[in-house]
Amino acid sequence: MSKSGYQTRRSAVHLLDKVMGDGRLMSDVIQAGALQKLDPADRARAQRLATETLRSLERADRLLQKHLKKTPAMTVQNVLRLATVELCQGGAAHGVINDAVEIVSKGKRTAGMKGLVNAVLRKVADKGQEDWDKLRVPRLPKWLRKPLAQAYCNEVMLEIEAAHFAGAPLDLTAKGDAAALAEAVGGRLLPSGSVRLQDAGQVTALPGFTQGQWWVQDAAAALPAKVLKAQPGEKVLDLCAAPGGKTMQIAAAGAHVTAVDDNPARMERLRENLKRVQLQAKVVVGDVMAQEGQYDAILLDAPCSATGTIRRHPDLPFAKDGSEFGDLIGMQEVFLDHAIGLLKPGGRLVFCTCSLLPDEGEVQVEEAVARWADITVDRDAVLIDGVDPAWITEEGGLRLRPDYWAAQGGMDGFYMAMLRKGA
Ligand SMILES: C[S@@+](CC[C@H](N)C(=O)[O-])C[C@H]1O[C@@H](n2cnc3c(N)ncnc32)[C@H](O)[C@@H]1O
Repeated sequence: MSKSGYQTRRSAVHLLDKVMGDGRLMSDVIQAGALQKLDPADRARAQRLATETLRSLERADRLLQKHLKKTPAMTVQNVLRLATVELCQGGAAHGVINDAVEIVSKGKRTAGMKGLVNAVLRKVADKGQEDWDKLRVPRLPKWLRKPLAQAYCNEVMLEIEAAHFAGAPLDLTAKGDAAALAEAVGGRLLPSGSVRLQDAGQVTALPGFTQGQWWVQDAAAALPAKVLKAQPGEKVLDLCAAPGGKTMQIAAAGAHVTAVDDNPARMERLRENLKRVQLQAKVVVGDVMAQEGQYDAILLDAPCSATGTIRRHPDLPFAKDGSEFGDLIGMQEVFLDHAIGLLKPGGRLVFCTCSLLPDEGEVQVEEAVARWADITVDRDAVLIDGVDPAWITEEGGLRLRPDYWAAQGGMDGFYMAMLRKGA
């Protein structure tokens, strides 16, 4: 940690307070300027520290329980959690403990706890690392574990949780030749055509970034556009498009793509992304439900619980409680019906969500097919390079889970299906 370690750790504690206390997603807190005062390297470190702490939160709490008679106030608790995770992952005790004590002593309401923080962390530094590895892999909170265990089974849940704990590598999608990109960045070419880097370091410093030769996109998130297989000259609608990972894939295939999303800030990122990779799309900041016209192909990446991305975003299970999932499921159904209405006869539509919940995937497709007499599921369309036929579901969609490709570093949870409209 640099000289600015104190500021970095204090900012990481602030992120934890916002997630655990206010139920805010870390990305929203950061976008609102929480790390603005830090330089880019410390900003990345603060985010990494908070992310690691959330990923290991259950372990930290179990270890700390032994040394605490009662639970301290949230900020003190988060200081202890952050320091415990650092200490147990090999952080230098002197710096970690000093900064933790300083953070607590500078707060009016927490200053009285500095003796306790110092004493507890010294004990953790003594023997914590030894105990750490004996602790179980952190589990998801009950509100989320229950529906997922029902959808899969307890054994699979343990594998999914192991994948969450392992975190995620960095995957890139090549604008052109993926094998050449793998060689240029020293990555591994995955069976689906994405390029994977285990320890990427600073993304913008990787070869080909400035030249726009690739973009960051999880291997699972890259599959819906591969399933859609846009053709040169086709008229394609990308609904819920920002920040544009799938738009860029469709544009790179040579199709005329219209990208729609109602979030202006995210659409600004889409524009910047398109500019960097020198690809064209018609950009529409607007509501899905306001779209009109007829398209050869549509990709609908509907807003969802994002429960497939927990290995990258371990804040999600703590910031959320599932109360908004019902609304999201309702919205997906309405968006899907509207999108089907925009398909030309004989057209095709990929519906996808980065969710692990069948209600946001398999069930949506089953119900859409029941509502629309001229819509069928094309099960062969999802059997593309890298896809194991065992991942294809009863209704003909593709279910991806974080524990798949475990030996290669896993993948995000995702669901997708190709729907075809009768000619
Ligand atoms: C899963 S993200 C899309 C990711 C994107 N397809 C990609 O590959 O980069 C879902 C998107 O839906 C957008 N969204 C939510 N409600 C919307 C609406 N009513 N109309 C248009 N876009 C909406 C959100 O702004 C968000 O960007």
